[in-house]
Amino acid sequence: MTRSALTTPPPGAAPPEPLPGGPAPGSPLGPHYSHCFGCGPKQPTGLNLTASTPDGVTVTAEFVVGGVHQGAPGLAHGGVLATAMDEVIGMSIWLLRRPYVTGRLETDYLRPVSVGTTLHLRAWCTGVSGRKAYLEAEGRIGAPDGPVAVRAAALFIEVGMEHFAEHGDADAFLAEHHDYEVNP
Ligand SMILES: CCCCCCCCCCCCCCCC(=O)SCCNC(=O)CCNC(=O)[C@H](O)C(C)(C)COP(=O)(O)OP(=O)(O)OC[C@H]1O[C@@H](n2cnc3c(N)ncnc32)[C@H](O)[C@@H]1OP(=O)(O)O
Repeated sequence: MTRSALTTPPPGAAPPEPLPGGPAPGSPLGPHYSHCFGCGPKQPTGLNLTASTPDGVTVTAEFVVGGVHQGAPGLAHGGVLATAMDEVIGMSIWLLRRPYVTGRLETDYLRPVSVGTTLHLRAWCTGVSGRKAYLEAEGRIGAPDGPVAVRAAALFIEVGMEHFAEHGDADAFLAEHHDYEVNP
């Protein structure tokens, strides 16, 4: 794929190890926030992605493209597909249970995606260097080994809790994550 230098890990950036005590391989991942547009079950107009991790560092999910996701008639909107990429990538770095935000997201659209398609999504981290995490994702049509329709590469930046407290609603998140520790 056409990945830029900005989303390519520098030499020496190692992929993360599974977090001790983190989700067991094969276990489903709940939503990180019930109102999240990507994964929140209380977000009726969202993507409602449900995901699992096969190994503690990779995330897989299925996204059924519906009529509400159209751009051209009968075809998925590219921005919606980018959102799905952003979400599974965000889920994969959230496996580390440290707060990151998307800094840069690059997306390649390789095949049109029809309404009714089940996209099989997968995301993984290629390296962490300081506050920067380098991640990739892909969406395959119809099966985990189906043809690739969309690929993405991203740079996520680790932030402190003050990012959410200052700019968002940290209390709303913490209300659903009583076990979350700021400095575990
Ligand atoms: C209570 C809640 C708990 C936690 C809850 C977690 C929930 C788990 C979520 C999982 C699922 C979510 C999935 C969706 C994830 C989103 O959608 S996040 C929302 C979208 N993103 C945003 O809103 C981010 C907006 N941007 C910002 O806030 C700030 O620009 C940033 C990204 C924090 C960076 O600002 P900064 O902290 O001042 O850092 P800065 O010094 O500018 O940059 C640091 C380094 O990154 C580089 N960099 C920064 N931006 C870029 C860029 N765009 N391109 C290239 N390089 C960049 C800088 O060049 C710098 O590099 P070095 O000089 O160190 O080599």
